[in-house]
Amino acid sequence: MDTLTVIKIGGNVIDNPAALTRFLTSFSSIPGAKILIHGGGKIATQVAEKLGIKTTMVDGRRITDQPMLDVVTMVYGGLVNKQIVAQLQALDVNAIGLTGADAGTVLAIKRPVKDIDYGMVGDIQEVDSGQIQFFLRQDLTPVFAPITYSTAGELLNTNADTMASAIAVDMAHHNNVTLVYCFEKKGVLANPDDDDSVITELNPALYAEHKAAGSINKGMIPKLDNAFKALDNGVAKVIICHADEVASAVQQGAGTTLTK
Ligand SMILES: Nc1ncnc2c1ncn2[C@@H]1O[C@H](COP(=O)(O)OP(=O)(O)O)[C@@H](O)[C@H]1O
Ligand SMILES: CC(=O)N[C@@H](CCC(=O)OP(=O)(O)O)C(=O)O
Repeated sequence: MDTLTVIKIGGNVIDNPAALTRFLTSFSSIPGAKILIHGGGKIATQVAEKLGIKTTMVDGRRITDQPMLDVVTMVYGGLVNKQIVAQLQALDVNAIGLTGADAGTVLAIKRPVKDIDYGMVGDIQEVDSGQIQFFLRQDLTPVFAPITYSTAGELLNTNADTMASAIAVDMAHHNNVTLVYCFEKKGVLANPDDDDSVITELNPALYAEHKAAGSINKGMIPKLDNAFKALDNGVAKVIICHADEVASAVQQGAGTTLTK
């Protein structure tokens, strides 16, 4: 099986042009086939505010009414995606920018209303890994924005961590997949106030302990839930690391590695 690196980059890095360029430079140096999934939640919130549209997040997920869907489609599928693709081209990576609607790569269903109506938020149903393989065989590097589509022809807003996990799991049918979540800290921290307290190996029991103690909280909880799900469903390796360290994390090891 060929190796494949699936990398997710988060909104705090994308929001910082110098940090984004450092990340993309490191990303471009990783040998072999790779896929990038980007977030951009912070920029979407800023653009929405400029347009007088209020942001509401519930459990780390954006309530997405039609005006907000227009904003996230423009910001993730347009601005952020194309800026990343252009920078990768300049770094000699032949990137192709995609949403999940493009080439039918990531199909979702509008999240059913239970206690909360999330609006136009998508839960992923199917990844067309054969189609993604086709891009990789053309030596293209797919760069996914966190937008999916439904059989009804809707665009849907989908959390980027979840999208990365779902793509990695489906690609694991064809490849030996390493999934890397990159953000602005050195890894999962034992003490969120101490940037050097990186947990080098995290298993589900240790995760549960830190969660109960409150030392793993907020956005790190859904990120780790997605990360462990990938590990349980065929992804060979999952790493959480600083965006600057992505190449060394993949090649030598850095940040936090998840274990079963
Ligand atoms: N133990 C922890 N170690 C590292 N980060 C943590 C921890 N607990 C909570 N966090 C928070 O989780 C955030 C990452 O989740 P999130 O904001 O969803 O990231 P991204 O947008 O990059 O995907 C970090 O910025 C940090 O504030
Ligand atoms: C449904 C939902 O919440 N979608 C996310 C998609 C972007 C994202 O996940 O961006 P980060 O990785 O930068 O947080 C949102 O709109 O915020």
